[in-house]
Amino acid sequence: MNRDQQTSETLLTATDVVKTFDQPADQSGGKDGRLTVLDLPKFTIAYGEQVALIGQSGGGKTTLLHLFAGLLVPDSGTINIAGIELSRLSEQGRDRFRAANIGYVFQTFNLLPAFTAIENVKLGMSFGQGSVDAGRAAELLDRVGLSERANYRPSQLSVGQQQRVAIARSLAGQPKLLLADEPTANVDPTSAETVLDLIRTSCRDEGISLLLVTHDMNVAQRFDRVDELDTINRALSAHSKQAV
Ligand SMILES: Nc1ncnc2c1ncn2[C@@H]1O[C@H](COP(=O)(O)OP(=O)(O)OP(=O)(O)O)[C@@H](O)[C@H]1O
Repeated sequence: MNRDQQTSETLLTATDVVKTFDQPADQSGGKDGRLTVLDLPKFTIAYGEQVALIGQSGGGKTTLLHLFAGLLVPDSGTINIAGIELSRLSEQGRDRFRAANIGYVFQTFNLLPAFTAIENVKLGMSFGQGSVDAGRAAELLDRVGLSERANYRPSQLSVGQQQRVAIARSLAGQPKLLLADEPTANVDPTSAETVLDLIRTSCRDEGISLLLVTHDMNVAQRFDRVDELDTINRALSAHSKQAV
């Protein structure tokens, strides 16, 4: 499949996805002590597409990424990624699916402190498809401009460098979809630019779809598609009505 064909086809389809959480009894606005955080009629991402997701704090953006990564399961509705219906998978099956198909970049990087940069990248590989490829790990570190820091531990790297290692790790398993949760929030403005460029260019070069959560309109406006969760999430209008 070439890239032109890929962009016209859908990688991810979420339909009628509802997610609720237990709430302390006195704070619950919903039924049975549960708060509906997400109620999403339809959400799709095409192969190769890059989407910025914006929305108010507490609006459910991280929850949505966790659902797409199979870290959480919806109360109802379906999430189909690359032809696989996530709700049909066991927890173990979702772990395997995530390792083979999903890359995740966290706001706080989540590198393992005892391991060097290159070892952190290789760990991303050992969870993904197939065996550890030392050559690819080195290539990925080179791509993010850190070949000379391969043997440094996270504590010996700057904050921006740590996020670049995390990006290399997220690409290590050759995912189909990269989920990035506020990846530029904890780095200085210059590093933020580098981090964003690296994520976008790497996804484009490797044919990876990207869903990136941000509060920063300077970041969002670089994307052709910007989705506002507050607009597409029916749960939020329900909260607003309850709050009146
Ligand atoms: N495990 C949980 N148990 C109970 N409530 C939860 C849980 N996880 C999230 N929530 C609630 O779900 C709502 C959405 O949280 P989420 O982290 O998805 O928001 P967000 O849009 O990513 O926010 P922010 O932009 O501030 O990071 C919040 O009101 C939060 O309190």
